[in-house]
Amino acid sequence: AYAIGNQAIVTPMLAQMQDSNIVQTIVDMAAFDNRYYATTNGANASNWLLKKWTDMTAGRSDISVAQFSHPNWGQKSVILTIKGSDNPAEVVVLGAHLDTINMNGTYETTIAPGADDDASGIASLTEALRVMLANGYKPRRTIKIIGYAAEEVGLRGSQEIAQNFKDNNVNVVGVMQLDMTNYQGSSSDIYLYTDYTNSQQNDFVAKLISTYLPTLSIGYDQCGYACSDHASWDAQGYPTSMPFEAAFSQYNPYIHTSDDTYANSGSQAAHALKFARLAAAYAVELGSEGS
Ligand SMILES: N[C@H](Cc1ccc(I)cc1)C(=O)NO
Ligand SMILES: [Zn+2]
Ligand SMILES: [Zn+2]
Repeated sequence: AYAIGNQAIVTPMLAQMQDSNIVQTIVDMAAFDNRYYATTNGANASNWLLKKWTDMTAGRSDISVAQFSHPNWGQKSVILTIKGSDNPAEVVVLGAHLDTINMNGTYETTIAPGADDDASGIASLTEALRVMLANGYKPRRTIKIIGYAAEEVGLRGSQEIAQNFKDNNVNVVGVMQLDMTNYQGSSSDIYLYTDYTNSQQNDFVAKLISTYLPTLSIGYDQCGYACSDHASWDAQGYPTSMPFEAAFSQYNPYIHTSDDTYANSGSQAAHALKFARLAAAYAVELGSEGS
């Protein structure tokens, strides 16, 4: 368990990853007035992500992309599935949320770009996906990449998905949540959160960083509450980790406002690239395990 032994696959992938691709995804998502769970823009943002991931994965018969409908609101979650080759019953989940919110209230045309919260997480995962595809990587376990709806209104999309997986006895061996990856508010590079997560998996994630991203420094912190979608999976007893952009007291001050823009993340994605690389290493190392 938690073996690191796929350097020949992972190391070249990490070298191919580019912040320019992450920038493009952030800018495209932030172009919606908002991505609120209950607006037309919010529903359209889900459809946009469905199309993006579908177009990227065309030609791979082992990959499917589908929306997960939530009965009580319009915005759908998006779930990409790479079916495992010989150990498909064991499932690795990587997630970020696609919705946004404005703290002053969010209506059809309210501006809530969510460049950092959480287009950065979707963009980091999308770049990890791109290099896995470019290298023709086929995992032994199933890998699911999820864009959650309705995180901002109580982790509601991930709660329904995690409950559904539990009800269907899905054997999720690990979950990584990326919520805010691009605002470098603190001195360390990656902060591993220790509440609502699994300490053994956190140790594995720290080892992935020291193995594959040895120049990066690691910090630890706590939210003190269920601060993102990993808590939905933790509540179902699945092991989770949440690598985060900064220490709790120093995260992006612009979130949940019209000022959560790419410019206010420093007009760069070098910070998000660290998380994209970590996500790729996590997906390949966990995904390559046989039964
Ligand atoms: N509450 C969270 C913001 C947030 C997420 C993680 C941490 I650590 C601190 C703060 C949110 O708005 N997620 O979308
Ligand atoms: Zn938020
Ligand atoms: Zn968020």
